[in-house]
Amino acid sequence: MKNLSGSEEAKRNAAEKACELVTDGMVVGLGTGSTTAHAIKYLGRKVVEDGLKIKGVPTSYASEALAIECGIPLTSLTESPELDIAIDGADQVDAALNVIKGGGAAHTREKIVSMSAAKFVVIIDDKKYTDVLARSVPIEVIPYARRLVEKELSKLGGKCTVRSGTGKDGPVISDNGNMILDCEFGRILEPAALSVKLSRIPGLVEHGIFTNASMVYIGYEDKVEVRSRKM
Ligand SMILES: O=C(CO)[C@H](O)[C@H](O)COP(=O)(O)O
Repeated sequence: MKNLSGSEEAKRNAAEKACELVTDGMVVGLGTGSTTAHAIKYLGRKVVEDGLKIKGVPTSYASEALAIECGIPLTSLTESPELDIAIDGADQVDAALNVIKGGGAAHTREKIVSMSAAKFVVIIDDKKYTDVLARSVPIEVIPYARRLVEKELSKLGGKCTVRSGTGKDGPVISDNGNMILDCEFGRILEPAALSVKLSRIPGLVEHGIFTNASMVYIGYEDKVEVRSRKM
């Protein structure tokens, strides 16, 4: 489902600028994906070289492994249920800072972590910023409920495909042991309303529409723009 990615430089610029919000003593949600990887590596350097004292809560096996490799001490949501900040990438962000996530199939844990944080900071490159969300929405589904979920999504106008793996035949299985559907809704003019409808479907574990971003850092090759949610 990954595409539309900008340059590594643009991703790195957004990630490193957002990391300036992280200070001593913070518990930090660590998202998943190639943009967040720049943030994890940057924070790791700050921990190892400058003695920054933070603890990270990873959102996937991948970000856990990278954080350990980079020297970031980890904690869990059980031990640290209230995070100071969560930093994470996204697949698309609209002008009102609604977000589609889940290109890496990690959106369930990412949403839990982002909702546990006082501040949810999204980092993207410029190619992902748009007026209106119009990408397929990743949907994590308990395999037992797949047919019901597909039927309910189709009633909402969605067209679903089961996400297939690479390096493995058959469906992608999430870190939680579930399947991922990618569901096309065309232009999503009312993301918050769609989010509520999706959340009501039994067996649908979590969907990739996030309406809780506090700030979005948009990276370009030579600058970073910061947008804050209007309260
Ligand atoms: O939501 C995500 C993973 O579930 C990622 O944050 C999103 O797919 C962006 O990834 P990348 O920075 O590699 O483009």
